[in-house]
Amino acid sequence: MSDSAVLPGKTATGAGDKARGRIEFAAVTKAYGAAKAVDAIDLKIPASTYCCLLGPSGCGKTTSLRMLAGHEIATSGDILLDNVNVTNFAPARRGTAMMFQNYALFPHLTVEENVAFSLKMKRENRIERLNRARAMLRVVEMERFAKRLPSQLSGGQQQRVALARALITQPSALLLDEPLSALDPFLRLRVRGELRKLQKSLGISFVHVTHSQDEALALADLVVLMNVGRIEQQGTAQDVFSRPRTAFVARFIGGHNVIDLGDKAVAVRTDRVALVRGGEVTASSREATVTGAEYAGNGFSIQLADDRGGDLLALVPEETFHARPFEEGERVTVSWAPSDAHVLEGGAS
Ligand SMILES: Nc1ncnc2c1ncn2[C@@H]1O[C@H](COP(=O)(O)OP(=O)(O)OP(=O)(O)O)[C@@H](O)[C@H]1O
Repeated sequence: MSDSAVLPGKTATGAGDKARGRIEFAAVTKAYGAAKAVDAIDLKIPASTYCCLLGPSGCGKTTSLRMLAGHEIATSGDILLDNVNVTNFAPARRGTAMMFQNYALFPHLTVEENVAFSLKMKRENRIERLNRARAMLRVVEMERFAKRLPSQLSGGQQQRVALARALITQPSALLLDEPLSALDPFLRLRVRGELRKLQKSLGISFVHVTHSQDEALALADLVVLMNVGRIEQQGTAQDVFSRPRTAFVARFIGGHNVIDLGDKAVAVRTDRVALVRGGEVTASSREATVTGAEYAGNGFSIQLADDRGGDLLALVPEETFHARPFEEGERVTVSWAPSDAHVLEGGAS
């Protein structure tokens, strides 16, 4: 996709001028009967931010996105976009655009007609709307497919058209619900990089719902991890990964052991624990039995049953493993540097 995209119709005179998409959720709740799908969330997303809403199924990600889009109305609280309270605005008046999981292209319309569709609804004349659609297709590098029908495109190409169709309304925030889930793993990586570049060059905010930790860590300036309708932790990808606030975050983000030390629980990254045969047991180590070993691409993942009833994982470099593989049933000492043990709020559960 184009590296220096400017939304057609907008002139970018400098990063400061074009940065749009400051979003705020202030004590926003969505209740369905007695159940709260979203429970009093507070969230500030700075302008021109790539934000990923992450979390397990049913945690309230999509409901939050739909409230931002105006497809659901908040039960209480306020939603602001670029300092305007849009809580009760109709979707078309908010300055947001939504790209759906299945792209939802009209099968009987050509690519350019799909992209121009919302302008037709606004009664812009045909020449003007097709010109703008062409310009938008140029941004996503799909101009040469303008006359095709969606059925004549690959999944990745359909996705670009859906992006162009969403962006033609010149939103301050683009909302994406699981945008990569229909793509094969190779294309997913490519499109992921392209989304990120597009967001940076447009200077608007993207809010992207996913349940993939990898996707969120790779893409987001701001990761928002939700759990049962609440925000469990928010921060940069590095923050959330290296300093998980709770055991839930450490487990969900992956790559960590949650170790119950009695008076407190700590998270220790799986690549920061060492395995030794016959080592000494200290406050920062556990005796354990190897229960399995799997090749993990960046090393071997050794599964362990610790003597106090917990499960542990250790990521061991390939050379170390090959020099003397850990066998199932083998007794080892698992140790970590106290500085790598990150204390968790609320214990191990
Ligand atoms: N229209 C509705 N009526 C009643 N309950 C709903 C409605 N929409 C969502 N919910 C409930 O609200 C909770 C949050 O749903 P939501 O779709 O926001 O979750 P999610 O995190 O996006 O999950 P997933 O990853 O599975 O899409 C769920 O328990 C869901 O069953």
